[in-house]
Amino acid sequence: MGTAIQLCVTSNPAQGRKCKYEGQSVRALPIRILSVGKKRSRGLQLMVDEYADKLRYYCNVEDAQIRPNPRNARDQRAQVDAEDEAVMNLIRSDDWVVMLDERGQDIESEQMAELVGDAGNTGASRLSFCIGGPYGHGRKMRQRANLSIKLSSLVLNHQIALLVLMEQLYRSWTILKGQKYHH
Ligand SMILES: C[S@@+](CC[C@H](N)C(=O)[O-])C[C@H]1O[C@@H](n2cnc3c(N)ncnc32)[C@H](O)[C@@H]1O
Repeated sequence: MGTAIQLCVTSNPAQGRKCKYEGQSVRALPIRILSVGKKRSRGLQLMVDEYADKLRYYCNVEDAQIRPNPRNARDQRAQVDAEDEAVMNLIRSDDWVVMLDERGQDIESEQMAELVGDAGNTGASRLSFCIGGPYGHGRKMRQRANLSIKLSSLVLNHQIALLVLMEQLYRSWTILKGQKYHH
């Protein structure tokens, strides 16, 4: 994996968990979410759009979809490789890349907020989150990602992973701004 960021959160039983950037000015990198997946359900899209609109109050947000199995491969390995290539073609060298993976680092919401704040200090021009296809991420993405995180110990459908990610990004910004959403 690329350059790592140490995710640490101050935890004081008297004060609760705190994000190191809370109340400070943070550079708002544009966020792009790349997800491999079939056409979304209408209900899911409505909720994703709702969170994207809330997030746009804080930063630019792009929700990009990549068609699964773009080369109509017959076996799983070839499908993952083709999806891997399609995603990698959309990643720039100055993106800070977070891979969503069921085996990734387990993080708390305050750490997600720190991740968003830290990414603004890396020199990157964009923060990209990647959601894999039905068989997960390929080798190139695993090598390129700056960080791999899990949203749950459960395996989630890619649409559910997207929605949870959106809500956590919105939550992150309310934590960074010290607003009354996260308790
Ligand atoms: C259906 S899942 C693929 C599951 C597959 N077993 C794998 O190894 O990734 C599709 C995508 O949703 C995301 N995803 C699913 N569960 C997740 C979790 N608990 N945490 C973070 N991302 C998850 C990942 O990006 C995954 O590549």
